[in-house]
Amino acid sequence: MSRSPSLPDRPTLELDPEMSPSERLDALREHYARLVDVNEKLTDQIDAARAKQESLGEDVDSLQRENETLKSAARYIATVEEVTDDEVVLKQHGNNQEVLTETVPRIQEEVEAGDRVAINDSFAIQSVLSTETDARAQAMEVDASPEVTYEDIGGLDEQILEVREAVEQPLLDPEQFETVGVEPPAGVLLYGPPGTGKTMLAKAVANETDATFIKMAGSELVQKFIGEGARLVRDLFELASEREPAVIFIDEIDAIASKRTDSKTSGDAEVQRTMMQLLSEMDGFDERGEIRIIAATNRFDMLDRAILRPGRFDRLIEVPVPELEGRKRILDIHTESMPLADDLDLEAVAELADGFSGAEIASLATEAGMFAIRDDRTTVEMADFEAAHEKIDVGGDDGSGPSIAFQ
Ligand SMILES: Nc1ncnc2c1ncn2[C@@H]1O[C@H](COP(=O)(O)OP(=O)(O)OP(=O)(O)O)[C@@H](O)[C@H]1O
Repeated sequence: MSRSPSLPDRPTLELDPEMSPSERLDALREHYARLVDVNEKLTDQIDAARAKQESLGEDVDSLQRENETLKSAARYIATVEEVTDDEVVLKQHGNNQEVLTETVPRIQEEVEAGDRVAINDSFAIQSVLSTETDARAQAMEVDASPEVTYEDIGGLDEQILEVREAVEQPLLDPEQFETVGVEPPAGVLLYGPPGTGKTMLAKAVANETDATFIKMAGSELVQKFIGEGARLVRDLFELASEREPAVIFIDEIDAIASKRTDSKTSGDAEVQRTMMQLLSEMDGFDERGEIRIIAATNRFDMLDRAILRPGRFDRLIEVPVPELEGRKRILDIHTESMPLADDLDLEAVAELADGFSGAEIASLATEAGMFAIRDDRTTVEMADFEAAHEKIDVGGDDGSGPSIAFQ
């Protein structure tokens, strides 16, 4: 910055008492001339300062306007690919376009490759996204201590045993597997119709092993977070290793691991990349420590067999719609806190619920309760369950139950 010119000294008047009147007059005239000179200089300086102030004021206005525009302008999300001395390579989400952009030093120090940032129309980085606003946070459900227990799950005793063996044991007692010299299953795949308790099983095992439950839905990866699937899968495993012991639960895995189709659309390529990332994460799994992976699907027939190879999802557990005994148990669980009429026969309700999934039995109980409330009663009767059954009607007109084909 240029320094402002120094102020002229104030002239001093020195009058000698010995001076004659004419000498005094001359001295006074000289002093007056010096004062006029200083005054002129100061006036010039004031004018210059005013002009400068005006020009600075214009700069401030223009910066303020720019700031407002930056704040209100549309912002896009991009991922930092590379950071050089004064430039950053960005990849925009959505169109995957790569751009090279200059940054101010403050941002330059803040960003590193892999960060997600908000950019404006001119690709200038506005801010670095925090984890909260990050898609990573939106794409994953993280539960440090899920509340579901095995006792909350009805009709799946065999499946619970298998899950305990394949997921719980390796987490709680990895040495046992080493001593016996067997590899625990790398991943467990739960398959069966919707609402049969697959998510509950994964949550219960996380609860039992004091592990963090981290869920990601395959369908969201391909529908909501387009262009980010592979990265989010990488983030998923990274987060799990930060939080171990952890149970990773990938719901609707068919969305990212379905059989290859012939079409070569960019959407397919993106899904392929996401699946390849998942496979490579699983293949490098040995060093990962206390992390177990569970996936779920209700489209087993659609799955790409590559994910079922040894070292990947190599333990398959079928979770079917419950049989009569299971339905009875699920009804017990979901009516536990309901005041039931003395003569209500839950066995008969379980028979009525033929073809119902666990989720449908849960809503059958809730609906029956609603009918009792509507009727201003405090106990739930058989007629309520019958009315609820009619309302839910899972199988459509023919009453044949959900018609999903399984292998
Ligand atoms: N076996 C079961 N025992 C008790 N409740 C169950 C059972 N299965 C399902 N439910 C009830 O249904 C709800 C949904 O179940 P869950 O999310 O585990 O099903 P899912 O198989 O993961 O379904 P989806 O395939 O649709 O993700 C549970 O919160 C629970 O209330």
